[in-house]
Amino acid sequence: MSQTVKLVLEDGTEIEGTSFGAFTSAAGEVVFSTAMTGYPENLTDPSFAGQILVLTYPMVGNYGVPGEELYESISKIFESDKIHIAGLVVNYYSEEHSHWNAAKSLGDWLAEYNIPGIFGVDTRMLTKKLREKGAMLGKIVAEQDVPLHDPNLENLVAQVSPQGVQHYGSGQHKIVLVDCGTKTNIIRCFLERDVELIRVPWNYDFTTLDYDGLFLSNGPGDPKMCDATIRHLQKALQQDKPIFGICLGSQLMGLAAGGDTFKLKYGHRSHNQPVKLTGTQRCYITSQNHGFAVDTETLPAEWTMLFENLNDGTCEGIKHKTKPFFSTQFHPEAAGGPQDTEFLFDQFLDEVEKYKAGK
Ligand SMILES: NC(=O)CC[C@H](N)C(=O)O
Repeated sequence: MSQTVKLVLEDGTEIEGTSFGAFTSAAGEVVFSTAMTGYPENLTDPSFAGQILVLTYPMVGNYGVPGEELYESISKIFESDKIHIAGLVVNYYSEEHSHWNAAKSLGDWLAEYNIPGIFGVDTRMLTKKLREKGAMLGKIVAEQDVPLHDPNLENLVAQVSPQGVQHYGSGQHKIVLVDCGTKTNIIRCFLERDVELIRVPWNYDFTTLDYDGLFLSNGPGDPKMCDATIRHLQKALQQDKPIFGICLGSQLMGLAAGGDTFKLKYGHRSHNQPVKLTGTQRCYITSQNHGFAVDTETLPAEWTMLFENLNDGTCEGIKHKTKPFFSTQFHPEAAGGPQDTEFLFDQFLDEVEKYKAGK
């Protein structure tokens, strides 16, 4: 039986559609992604916490959702252990799915986590609105109305970061991963290399640990909420041990360095964002999911922009001019999206090797 629900935006827009997933109401920030595939990865990416996700690809759900498999005690398939989006908005939902490793439908999967979906929405019209006016607060309303609320005013990182310290793998290089909501493919990327990984909570004082390199993960919300991480990072920046940050990790590096971050009008969420490596004409096509960026103008003199977004000129990564500290605003670990920049994990570990050789 199909049930009607509506999507309501803070500008007063109301769009009727049909419910799938959980028949319940939810509020959040409405953002869009133009990626054509990858909903199992996107929905479990902790960086989407608090957000109602609009997928512009018109037909969604036709390959279902894979079953869970584990790799070194983490998920082999998903980017975390649950769905993090607040709600899902699509044009056409394929109730019938077919794929060799599908275990369930997208609707059943959403329902399992009590997340509402709405389909039958003109997602092209909706996306144009979000591009013109910027990302907006909104809600999916089933029977009970709910108030609008801005997830960026909360410390979402504290909600998705783990409680304790975990160790993974064995290898030559001891890397501390500050988990502000890490995607599991970052862990997989490290474990495929010569690394022993120590995964710590966002507010853990990692400066007391013995390690060779520091990694700062992606994560949800406004980077300025991560005061404890920024404080610890400021101490690490005084030393010479290599540091690599991805997405939120890049923003935290910018803030700890003394720079500022700002909210983009509607963010970058897709699998085909072009970025240029500073000082070259080399362009990489990257996977992205962010709503904030580092303001390059505010960076102190010893820092510089490492990558630039070729669509809007915003900062896609920074680096220290003399120390082995660098970051990307995009996702070299992909999942989903292109894997063209995964070599950055090797470059980071090369820096770690150099640092250890010079010690
Ligand atoms: N994927 C991420 O790490 C996103 C970082 C931050 N929450 C943003 O939206 O910009």
